[in-house]
Parts: sequence; structure tokens; C-alpha cells
Amino acid sequence: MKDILIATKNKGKAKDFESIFGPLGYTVKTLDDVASHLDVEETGSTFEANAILKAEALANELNTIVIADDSGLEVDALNGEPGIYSARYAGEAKSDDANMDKLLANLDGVPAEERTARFVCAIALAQPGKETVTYRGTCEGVIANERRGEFGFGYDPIFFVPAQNKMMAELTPEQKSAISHRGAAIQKLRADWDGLN
Ligand SMILES: O=P(O)(O)OP(=O)(O)OP(=O)(O)OC[C@H]1O[C@@H](n2cnc3c(O)ncnc32)[C@H](O)[C@@H]1O
Ligand SMILES: [Mg+2]
Repeated sequence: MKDILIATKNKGKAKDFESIFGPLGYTVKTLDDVASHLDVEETGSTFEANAILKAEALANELNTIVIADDSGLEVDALNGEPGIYSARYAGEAKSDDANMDKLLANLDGVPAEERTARFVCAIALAQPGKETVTYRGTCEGVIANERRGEFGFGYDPIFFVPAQNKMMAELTPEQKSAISHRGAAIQKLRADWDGLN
């Protein structure tokens, strides 16, 4: 069985990766599956810089190929916030619910046509002895007024995807990966990944 190691503690992200790599015969492993107590501070000023920090830290520790994902939500009416701070928007407790509450409160009174936003995903592929490579994917949408849907994680329940006429959280993992920022970044990564295995 082929393994793919993602330097993440986010189970929602891991599921997104599984929806694409699982059917290809890979087992997705995360920080929970390896003997690492790594807790990388996301000190970079871009998604790419943070993805590289996370991927290289684990690749160096385990001397193996590692993928990391740094992602977030850019809301136009908030000048691109929460951006790279999406996970901890409402505080270090990293609560999806508190983050959505804060975002909805900050957009209170903003009309639908001004609630445009995008998810951004930067994936870093770190290999011992090689230059780290990054891949970016984005997904355009609109921030809704209330939550809908049970799938996904993070801001998915309030992210409306016009192209699907559904909230991101109403899409199954497979449907989400077909149109999402993460799915787009993973497709770019796959071209290189297939060459490594
Ligand atoms: O750093 P790791 O351990 O991978 O996990 P994390 O949750 O801290 O991940 P990030 O630092 O990359 O922050 C990403 C945040 O952006 C949001 N986000 C990213 N991708 C998303 C998606 O597909 N759906 C909904 N929210 C997403 C969500 O709040 C995430 O916690
Ligand atoms: Mg993080």
C-alpha cells in the first residue's frame, strides 16, 4: 500500500486529500499517525510560506517526502481577511463555529453582491535533498447570511458556490474536491507526484 504523508492536524483537510488520493490507491497519513510532536508556528506572510514551513519541518524530522497545505478564506469586503489567519480568526482556540460567527458579524449589513470571497489553498511538497515545490488552487464564492449543509469543515457551511448553486458544506467530499481550491491544487501536485512513485 502506498502512503502519502500530510503535515496537518486538520481532519477535514485530510478527508479532502483522501477523496482524491484514496481512489488512486493511496493511504493518507497525518501528524496523528506518525511519531512526531511537531507544532510549527505559522509565521509566514503568505499561504505558500506557511505551507513550506509545515512541510519542510516534518520532512526534515522524518527524512521522508511530506506534503503540507496552508489555506484560508479571502473576503473582498474585508480587504482579504481572514486570509492566512483563517484558522485562528476568532482566537487561538481555532473554533470553526466562532470563526463563522465572527465573519458573519463583520459582514452584517453587507449586501449579497459585495460578499464575494475565495478559498485559497497552497500545497507544499518537501523532499529530502530537493527544492520544495508549491501548488496553488482557488475557488470563488459568496459568503451567505447563515449556515447550511453538514459536509466539510471550517467555513464550508457559509460559503456559497454559484457554479454549483449550493453551499460548499452541501457537497459530498468527492463533489467538493472536483471544484474546490484544494482539489485544484492537488490536481497540479498530482502531475509531479505520479512521477515520484
Ligand atoms: O495547519 P494545519 O494543521 O494543516 O490545520 P489548520 O486548520 O490550522 O490549517 P491552516 O493553518 O491552513 O488554516 C486553514 C483554515 O482555513 C479555513 N479553510 C481552509 N480550507 C477550507 C475548506 O476547504 N473549507 C472550509 N474552510 C477552509 C479553515 O478555517 C482552516 O482552519
Ligand atoms: Mg494551521
